[in-house]
Amino acid sequence: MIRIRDLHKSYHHGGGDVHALRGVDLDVAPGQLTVLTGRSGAGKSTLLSLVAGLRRADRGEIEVDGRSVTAADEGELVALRRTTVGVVYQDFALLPLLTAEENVGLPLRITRTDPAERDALVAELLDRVGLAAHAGQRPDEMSGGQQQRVAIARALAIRPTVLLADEPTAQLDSETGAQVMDLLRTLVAEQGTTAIVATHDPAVEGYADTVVHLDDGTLTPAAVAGG
Ligand SMILES: Nc1ncnc2c1ncn2[C@@H]1O[C@H](COP(=O)(O)OP(=O)(O)OP(=O)(O)O)[C@@H](O)[C@H]1O
Repeated sequence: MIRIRDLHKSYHHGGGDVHALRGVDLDVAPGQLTVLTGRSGAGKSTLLSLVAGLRRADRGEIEVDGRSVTAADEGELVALRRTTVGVVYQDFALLPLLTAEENVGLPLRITRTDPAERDALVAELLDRVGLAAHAGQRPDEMSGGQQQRVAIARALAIRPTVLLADEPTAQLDSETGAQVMDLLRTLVAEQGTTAIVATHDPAVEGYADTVVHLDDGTLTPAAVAGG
């Protein structure tokens, strides 16, 4: 569950301020995928980074599974990212020298998960994203779509209750993007994950339970998709 109330965030640089978010309210329920649309610079990445606790809000509240992100101290934010919130990025953000299975297993090394349990979970996740046969390959030996599926498996390794994806299809052709969104939608429904996907790709809206539109720092409901 994600609950956002009256969220504000400004950036100060050069001669002026950029008021990226001006009072955003949003609720996303477990098992629901919300697609966040808006032009480049509308504040989509800013909103996701605040939910993930990677940046601090100026004002307002964010709760994830009933726990306050906005009131959390740095240690609690680290714990949040290690146990609760999984993030998928547009450029995949895989470590280039590690194989697919090593990339997926990395969050579980950080949390010192028992190695046997880790290996079993990594194998299960790679199988789930259709990459069991590619476990030993490095990112530069895989296609963009395969790399994004590795990144999704890595985000899911901590068994997150919240999944945030920032332009997950931006580097992919339309068919591969559709496969990645199909996979994300299925995983969200199966696992009861609370998901926000930021995109400027209209095709992604078809995978949403709810579409919201960010413009000039405020959020408006855009449409309810059928899929
Ligand atoms: N670290 C920063 N310092 C200063 N300004 C920033 C910073 N990050 C973002 N901004 C500004 O805040 C606004 C919102 O940016 P943000 O990246 O959240 O938008 P976005 O909707 O994700 O855009 P895109 O689709 O291009 O990624 C923009 O005007 C941007 O220039």
